[in-house]
Amino acid sequence: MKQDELKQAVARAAIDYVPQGIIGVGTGSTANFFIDELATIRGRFEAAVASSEATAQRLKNHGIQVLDLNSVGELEIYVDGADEITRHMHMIKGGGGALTREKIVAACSKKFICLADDSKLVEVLGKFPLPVEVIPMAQSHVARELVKLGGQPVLRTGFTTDNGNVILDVHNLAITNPVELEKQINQIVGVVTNGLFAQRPADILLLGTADGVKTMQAG
Ligand SMILES: O=C[C@H](O)[C@H](O)[C@H](O)COP(=O)(O)O
Repeated sequence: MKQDELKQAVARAAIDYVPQGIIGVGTGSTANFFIDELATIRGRFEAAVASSEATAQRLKNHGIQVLDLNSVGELEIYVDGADEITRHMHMIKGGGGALTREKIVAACSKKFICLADDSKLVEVLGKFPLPVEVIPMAQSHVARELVKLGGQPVLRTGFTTDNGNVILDVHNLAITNPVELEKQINQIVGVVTNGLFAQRPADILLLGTADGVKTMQAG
């Protein structure tokens, strides 16, 4: 099965989790499939909160109302993809550069439902370079600190986040303790946040495989 077909299958499966109220919606190609599925059930839920400008635009294009996070209470669910995910539901996210807003919307949601094709399921995180969102003037400082942690930071050239910042993609990190590393990187002055979602892992993983969609939880 092609990767896009797997993404579409998990996006369709996620519709079963959509509550009547307001949904947090992630960013990326898998989230886009989910948005397109949401469009088919418009009217069965109230509105959405978007984790990026791109997602907000796609939702609006489908006629789905997009609300400001500050105007709503806690969300029932947040649905998003990942670049890598482990059986413990720890993730690397931010391949599309939306990590900070994604982390914020996820933090405001009771349940994180991760959608992924089976190429994203890994034993240990870190083959995918870890995105770190950085205030532009702190770029060199943060890069030096990331080298001290054993990584090789590479500036994502020509890319600015929705928040006006830059991304350093950190290669070759040995991510043996994702919870600690997430905290450690976030303590570097100038870092907005990093793409490790370990302190707040996913609750449910809908994994697209050639044998169908598997539902997994932390274990
Ligand atoms: O910033 C982007 C997000 O974290 C995405 O959820 C992640 O990169 C996965 O994207 P895709 O579904 O396109 O593989």
